[in-house]
Amino acid sequence: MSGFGNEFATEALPGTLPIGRNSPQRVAHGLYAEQISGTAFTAPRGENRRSWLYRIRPAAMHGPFELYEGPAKASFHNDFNAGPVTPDQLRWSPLPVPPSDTPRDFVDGLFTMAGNGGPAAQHGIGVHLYAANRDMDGRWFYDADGELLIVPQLGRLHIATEMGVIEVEPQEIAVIPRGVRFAVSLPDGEARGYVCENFGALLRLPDLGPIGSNGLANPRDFLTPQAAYEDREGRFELIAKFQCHLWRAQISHSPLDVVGWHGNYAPYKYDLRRFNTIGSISFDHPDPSIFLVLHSASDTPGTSNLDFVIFPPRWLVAQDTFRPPWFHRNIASEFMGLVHGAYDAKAEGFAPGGCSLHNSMTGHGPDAATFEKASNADLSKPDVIRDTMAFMFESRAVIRPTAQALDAGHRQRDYQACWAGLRKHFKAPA
Ligand SMILES: O=C(O)Cc1cc(O)ccc1O
Ligand SMILES: [Fe+2]
Repeated sequence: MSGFGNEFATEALPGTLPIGRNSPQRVAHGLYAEQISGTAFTAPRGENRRSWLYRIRPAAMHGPFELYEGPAKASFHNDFNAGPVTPDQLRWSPLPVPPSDTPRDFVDGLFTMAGNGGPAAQHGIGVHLYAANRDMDGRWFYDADGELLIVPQLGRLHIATEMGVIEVEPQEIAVIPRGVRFAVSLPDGEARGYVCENFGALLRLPDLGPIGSNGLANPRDFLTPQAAYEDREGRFELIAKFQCHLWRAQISHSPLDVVGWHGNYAPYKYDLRRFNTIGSISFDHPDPSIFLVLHSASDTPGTSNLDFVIFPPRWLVAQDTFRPPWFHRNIASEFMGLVHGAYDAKAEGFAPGGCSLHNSMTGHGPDAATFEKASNADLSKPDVIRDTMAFMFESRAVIRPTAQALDAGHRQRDYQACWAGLRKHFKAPA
C-alpha cells in the first residue's frame, strides 16, 4: 500500500475489519481486537500514530521474560561508553559475515557500533551493524526501545511482521515501528547492513520549504505491507529489547497472527533509488541537508535527533566550485555508511559495508587524492556520479562509539593518514 503514514486498512480474510468501530463486542472470525499506539494518545492529530490489530491471540500471551543469554547479549546493547569519547576521526572496514559454522540470525548478528541518549530519556539513537547467515526460525523479535531503520548492504531481507511482509534489498530501506514483532529470513543465505535504532520522535518526511510540494523522497514511494498472518503453534521464542537489555520468553504460537489491521502505525519500505536528488545548478556544493530522506525531530525546531541522509547518483555541474564535499566541522555528529559503489569525498578506504564516524567539531572532508583531483578537474564539463549509494545517520548529540567498536578488528587504525598527504600550497605574496 502506497503512501507515507497513511491511514491504511487491510485484511487477509474478507470481512475481518469491523466497520464504523474499532472494538465490537465480538470480532469477526473469532479474532481479538488490540490497539498498538506509537505516540501519546493525545499527540496532535498530524503526529498521532496508532493501529488496530485483529488477531488470533492477543500480544499478552507468552511466558515470563528472562534475560536473554544468546550471542547478541554481548554485542547488541546501548552501552555507549559513558567515559571520555575520542574526538578522533574513526573508520571501519566492513564487518565480516560470520563463517557458516558460526550460526547468526538477524538478532544474534547485531553489533552495536555507537549511539547517544537512550530509551529511558526517549531521545538519541543506537547505531548497529548486522551480519547474519541464518533465518530467524521459530523466534520473533520486537524492540520496545525504538523504531528500527534497517539499511541492507549485502543480501536481501524477508521481514515477516505482525502487519505483513516486507522484502528489501540493498539500496532499499525498511522501518519497523517500536514494539512491532517480526522475524527476518535471508533469501540469499547471508546478509549484512546497518540499523539505526531511533529512541526519539518517530521518523517522518521533512518539510520541503521553498523546494515546493514535490521532491526528495516522495510520499507515494513509501510502501506498507498488506495484512498476512500465520496460524502456527509450537515451542517458540519471543525476544524483546526493553530498556537496553534483551529478554526472552517462551511463546507457543506465532505472534504474526494478525488477520487484518487498520491505522497509521505500521512498517514500511522505501527504495532509495527513487529519491529525487536536488543540487546546485550554479555554484557551490550545498549543505547535505538537501539529501534528507527522513528525520526524527527533537525539541528544538530544525535540530534533529536523527537525520537520515543519502548521497545517491547525481550530476555535478557547479561552476568555479570544488565539487566534492568540502572540508568542514559541524555541530552535528555524523555516522556514515556505504551501501554501494564509491563515495565522492573518499578515493580509497571507504568500502561498501564500511562506516565512519566524525563527531561534533571534528575536522574532516575529502582525502588527499580527492582534493588533488577535484582541484584540477575540468569544470567546463558536467561530471556524473553513477552507481553509488552512501548514507549518513546524523544526530544533534555526539555519537559515542562503543568499546567493542573501538577495539574491533575491522577498525582502520590508520584512517587519519588519508589527510596526511594534503600538501601546503600557501605562498605569501612577495
Ligand atoms: O562526507 C561527509 O562528511 C558528509 C557530508 C557531505 C556533504 O556533501 C557535505 C557535508 C557533509 O558532512
Ligand atoms: Fe561531514
